[in-house]
Amino acid sequence: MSDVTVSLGANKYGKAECRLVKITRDTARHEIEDLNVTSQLRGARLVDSYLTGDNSLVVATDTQKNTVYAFAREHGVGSPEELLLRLGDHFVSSFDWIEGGLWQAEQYSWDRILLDGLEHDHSFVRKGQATRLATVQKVDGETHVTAGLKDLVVLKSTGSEFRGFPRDRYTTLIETDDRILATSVTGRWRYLPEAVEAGIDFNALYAGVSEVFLATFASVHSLALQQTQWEMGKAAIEAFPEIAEVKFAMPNKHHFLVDLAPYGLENPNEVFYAADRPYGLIEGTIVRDGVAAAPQAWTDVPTFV
Ligand SMILES: O=c1[nH]c(=O)c2[nH]c(=O)[nH]c2[nH]1
Repeated sequence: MSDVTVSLGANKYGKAECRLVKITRDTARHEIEDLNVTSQLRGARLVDSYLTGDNSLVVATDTQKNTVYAFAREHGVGSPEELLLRLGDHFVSSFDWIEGGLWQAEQYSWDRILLDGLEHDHSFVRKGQATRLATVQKVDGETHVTAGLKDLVVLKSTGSEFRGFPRDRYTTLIETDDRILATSVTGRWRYLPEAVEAGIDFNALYAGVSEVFLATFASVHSLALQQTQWEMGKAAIEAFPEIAEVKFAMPNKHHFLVDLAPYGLENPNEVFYAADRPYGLIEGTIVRDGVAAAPQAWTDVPTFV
């Protein structure tokens, strides 16, 4: 007989990636909300579903999925954060053994197709810009809301340098005072619990933070992607009192100047090779001074740092 013993560690379960498209069609001018929603539940008493296959407390993942669609019909979406808060409250209040969970959403944006210069009522084209992110975390009786974005691809063709780094026998990188800076921003920010309690216009905040990120990227003269990232997070926290902290992951999408000398040509920062890998990976958290840290808000949230 083996004397090895094992026990069950952290767990949660639910339905991942419920693709939800909600059309609001009260008038001829339709509205579209396009989301990818994941619902997962936690609770100490769920342990038996893992250990013995006792399903008596398992709110089926199929039920969780159905609830997502039913809630879209019954309550609308409004914002991904509000949808997730409704789902979280529902599961925790309807089933007394469900202690918490993690609800996540991505939202894809659409523009109206222009027809003869006019916005079409019910034909849309997917926006190439960022995917919106939202999470609601319920843990230990507390509710945490984060918002964010991913795949916000930005580039500046000047106004970026990288100099002054240490050199050793393996360093070949040439210092530059004029390079391309490009990245695909993943950023998530946590709302102060008291601001969530008081009521947040999540859609307005999302638009505002996205705008601040872009404006800061454009206006800051970059000494390194690290410094640009810091300035972006700092600007968002300064602009919006609802935000407690911002986390970023930014790949440095390197653009290497192509040597055109073999063809008898100069290359005054005009022709670049856009490498896809390897890439620098710059991650950081920017925190408002004086706010309580909330590591639980980030449990199992797929990010970084
Ligand atoms: O903005 C940058 N940060 C770095 O840390 C780094 N390292 C590197 O090789 N290039 C760059 N660029």
